[in-house]
Amino acid sequence: MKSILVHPPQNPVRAEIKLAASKSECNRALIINALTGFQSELSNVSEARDSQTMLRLLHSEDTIADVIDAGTTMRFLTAYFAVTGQNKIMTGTPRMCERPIGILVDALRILGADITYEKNEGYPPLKLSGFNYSGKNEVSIKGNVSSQYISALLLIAPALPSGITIKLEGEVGSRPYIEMTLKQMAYFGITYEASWETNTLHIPPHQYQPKPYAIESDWSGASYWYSIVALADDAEVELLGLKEDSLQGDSAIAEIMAVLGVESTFTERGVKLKKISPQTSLSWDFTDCPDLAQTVAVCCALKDIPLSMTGVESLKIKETDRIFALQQELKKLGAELVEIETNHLYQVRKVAERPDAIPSIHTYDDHRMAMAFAPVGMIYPITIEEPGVVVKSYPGYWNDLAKVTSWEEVSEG
Ligand SMILES: O=C(O)C1=C[C@@H](OP(=O)(O)O)[C@@H](O)[C@H](O)C1
Ligand SMILES: C=C(OP(=O)(O)O)C(=O)O
Repeated sequence: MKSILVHPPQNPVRAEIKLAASKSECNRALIINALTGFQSELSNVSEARDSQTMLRLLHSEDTIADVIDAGTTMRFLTAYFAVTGQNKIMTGTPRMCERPIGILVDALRILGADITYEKNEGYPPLKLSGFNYSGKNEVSIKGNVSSQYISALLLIAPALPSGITIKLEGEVGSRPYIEMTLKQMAYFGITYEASWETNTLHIPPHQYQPKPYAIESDWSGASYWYSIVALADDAEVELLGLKEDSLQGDSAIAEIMAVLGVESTFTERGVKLKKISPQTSLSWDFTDCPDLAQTVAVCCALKDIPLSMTGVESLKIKETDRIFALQQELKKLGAELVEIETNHLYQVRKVAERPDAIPSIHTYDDHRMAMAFAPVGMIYPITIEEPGVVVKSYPGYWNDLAKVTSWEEVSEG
C-alpha cells in the first residue's frame, strides 16, 4: 500500500469533527446484546474494524473465528463462546498469536470451559470445545497484564448459575476499562459490588435487560485531534459526540493536554479545543490510559516538552511493542525515548533539531503509530507508511485529517 505524505496546513486549522465511535464501548455492548438474544437497539455502532469483526463473528456459524488483530474481540469472544458452549477455533494475525491469553483461559477452565492451545501454551490459536459448569464461582486473576481478561469474565458473569467473585492480584492496570465494563453492565440491569480497597469484584447471576444504547464517540481517537491543536500554529477544533462525564478513561487526554497547551470547553454536542500556553514539562502515569502514551510522547517530542512516563509496561504486548516502535520512530524526529528505571520510568526528550529530509514513519501494523505521528505534519511534512492500519479503530482518520490539511499518497516510504 502507498504511504501518506502529510503537508503542513496553509490556513488556520478550523474544523468540526464527527469522531468515530468507541470500539471499546461498542464491543462490550455487542457482547451484552448477544447475551440478551440481540434484542437491544444499539446506535452509533463503531465502524472500527475491531467492532465490525466482533459483529460479524457473533453472527457467524463458522468454526473458525479470526479476530484479525483485535484484542478485545479475541478476549471477549473467547469468554462468550466458552460459556455459551460453542465449538470454535479462536485465531488472529501472527501478532495476535503472540499476545498472551493464558490468564483468561485458566479462569475460564476453572469455571468449566474446555479450552486447549492449538500451538503455543498461553497464546492463540485456541480450541474451544464446550462448557461443563464446574459450580465454582471464584477466580483470582493477575491485574497488571491486561484488563481485557477481567472485562471478558465480567461480561459473561451474570450468565453463570452462581455468578462470580473475581479477586484481582497485584497492581491493576487499565482500571477505567474495568469500570467501563461494570457501568455498561449496570446500564443493562446488572447489579455488582466492586471494592477497589480489596480488589474484589462480585457479580450475582442475573439476566441482562435489553435497552436502547448509544455508543459514545472515541476519546482515544480524540487524542490525535488534541495533538493536532497542540502542534498547529493556529487551531480551533470542535469534536462532536464526546461527553465530559464519559465512561472512557482516555478522556484523561483533556487533562494531559491542558499541560501541553490545549484548553477543552464542553458543549452540548462535544468539546471545543483551543490553544493556550503550555507548561514546560509533563510527568504522567499511563497505567489507567495506556492507549494515550504514543499520542502524548510524539506531541511532547515535537513541542520540546520533556516527558516522564510511568505505567507503560503493558505497551510491550499491544499491537506491537510500542516502546520499541516509539524508540525507533522518535529518533527520526530528533527525539529519544529512554528507559530510566528498568521497565518503569521512561523519558521522552528532544535531542536534535528537526530533520532535513522528510521523515518516513514505519507503523508496525499499529493504528496508533500512524495516528500519533501524523499530527507532526502540523509542523513539517511527514510520511506515514502503511496508513491503512487506522481501520482498526478509526477508519475515517485520513478523511477527517483532510478537513484541516492536505495529504497525498506517495509510492515509497
Ligand atoms: O478493554 C478495552 O476496551 C481495552 C483495554 C486496554 O487494554 P489492556 O487492558 O490490555 O491494557 C486498551 O489498551 C485497549 O485498547 C482497549
Ligand atoms: C491495544 C489496543 O487494542 P486491543 O488490545 O483491543 O487490540 C488499542 O486499540 O490500542
